[in-house]
Amino acid sequence: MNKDMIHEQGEVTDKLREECGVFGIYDLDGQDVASTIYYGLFALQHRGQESCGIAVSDTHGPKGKVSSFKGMGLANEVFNEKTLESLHGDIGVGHVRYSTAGASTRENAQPLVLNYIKGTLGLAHNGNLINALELRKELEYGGAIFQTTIDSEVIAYHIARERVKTKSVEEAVRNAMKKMEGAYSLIVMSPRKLIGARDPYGFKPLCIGRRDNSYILASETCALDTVGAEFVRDVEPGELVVITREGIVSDKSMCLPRKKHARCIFEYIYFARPDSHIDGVSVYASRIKAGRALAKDSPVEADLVVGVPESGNAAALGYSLESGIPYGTAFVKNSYVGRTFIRPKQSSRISSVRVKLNALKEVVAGKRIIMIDDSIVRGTTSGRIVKMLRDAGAAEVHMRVSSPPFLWPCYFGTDVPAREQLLAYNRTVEEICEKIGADSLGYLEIDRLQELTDGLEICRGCFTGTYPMEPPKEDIRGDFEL
Ligand SMILES: O=P(O)(O)OC[C@H]1O[C@H](OP(=O)(O)OP(=O)(O)O)[C@H](O)[C@@H]1O
Ligand SMILES: NC(=O)CC[C@H](N)C(=O)O
Ligand SMILES: [Mg+2]
Repeated sequence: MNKDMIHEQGEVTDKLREECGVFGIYDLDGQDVASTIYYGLFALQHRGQESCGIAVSDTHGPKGKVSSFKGMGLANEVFNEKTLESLHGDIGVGHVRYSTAGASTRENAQPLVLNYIKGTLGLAHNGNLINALELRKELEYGGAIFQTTIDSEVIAYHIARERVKTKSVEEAVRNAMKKMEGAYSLIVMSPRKLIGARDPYGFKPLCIGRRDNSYILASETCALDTVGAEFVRDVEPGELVVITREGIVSDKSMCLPRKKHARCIFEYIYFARPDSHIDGVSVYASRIKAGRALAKDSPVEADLVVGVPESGNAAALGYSLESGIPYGTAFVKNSYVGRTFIRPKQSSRISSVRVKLNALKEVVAGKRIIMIDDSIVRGTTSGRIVKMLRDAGAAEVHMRVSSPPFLWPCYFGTDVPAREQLLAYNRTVEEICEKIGADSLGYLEIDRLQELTDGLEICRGCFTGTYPMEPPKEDIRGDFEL
């Protein structure tokens, strides 16, 4: 089901635009890896809260013996000590999911585990294929039976099919990659190998880490820090790395390089944790830069700069540093609002935003406030917190947004609501300002985006409507209906 349909009209939606997170590890000393994967997923939880899972393989045991466990919810809701202890294996892969293709159900949770000619295959995918429907139809007309409705199974199936013809699983992954269009950062586990692959545009992040005699693949470097691993390097766009008992290998002839890349700019603006580095760029530093640029392009006289927790905070600090206006904390966030958060009914006097955030009256009363958030999507958050600041006694509320207006759908892994639901769609900045009830409103200039990533090539399709590849004509977000 499209998520838009399950959001109550007019109510704030909890976590609108997440990603998926992937984590894989091979312990060459033969130790069990499930608990490390669990902590890796815990560090990547911000990327997806719908479901999660772990699959491990014992490289010393019978070939293809994979144990796995997955379920709906957060990592600490799905796993406990008993389940983790039951997962024996020195090689493994984990996933936290926010669905972009296929419903949010247990069957669609990842990693996917498939039995095929060479044993068992585990797969974790972050991203969205734009030609999954075509590929799937092609396979189904050839007799294939699918167990899930996600694009990721199409990838797994292609790898399995290619494997019949190739000498190694990495060749099969490479051949499957040639057929796939769109965004994918993948971790593939075969009984004795762990493979990391990134699409040639580099939409989604994937990095390599090392801890003693273990090699790790993870969506973000914050997960490496959490498990005590050191960062080795990022997997390059179009690259395929193979971890075996002999160590890690990246064979240039196996890669699918592209001259032009299209890294997702929203990773830097919102998705990733600020303590992560993606492709050599600090997420925190890019948010500070966004805030500084915003202060230059959209100055306003005020007494205090505040961020909207969580992801607006770093940009607010940047705005304050550039403008010289003091930085303060205006909101207290309840840290216990998780996925299981029950949204209050529209008729109730309890507001979702107030359950999550509360204003610090003693900080804001009588002040002219500049409130910074990283993005406005539907505008529900902004409208309500502008009011919250006014109710707490703010003299003026000026909203500044550290990204340009969100105007277009994303086909590469971000679940953006339909255009009509985007606050900026068909509205001028003045009209948006009026809608959210602020005294003034300013967005980051589109040309500033390139500065945020130190010149790395980016995809900014959600702001411009110009995509690095031809977007699909049909809706690719829901379940496959064949
Ligand atoms: O315009 P809206 O439709 O209200 O959506 C925009 C808000 O959603 C995101 O925050 P979110 O609450 O998802 O998470 P965060 O705590 O990580 O900032 C984003 O940072 C904005 O604050
Ligand atoms: N957000 C993601 O990366 C989702 C991966 C995959 N398309 C799924 O729906 O499960
Ligand atoms: Mg936010």
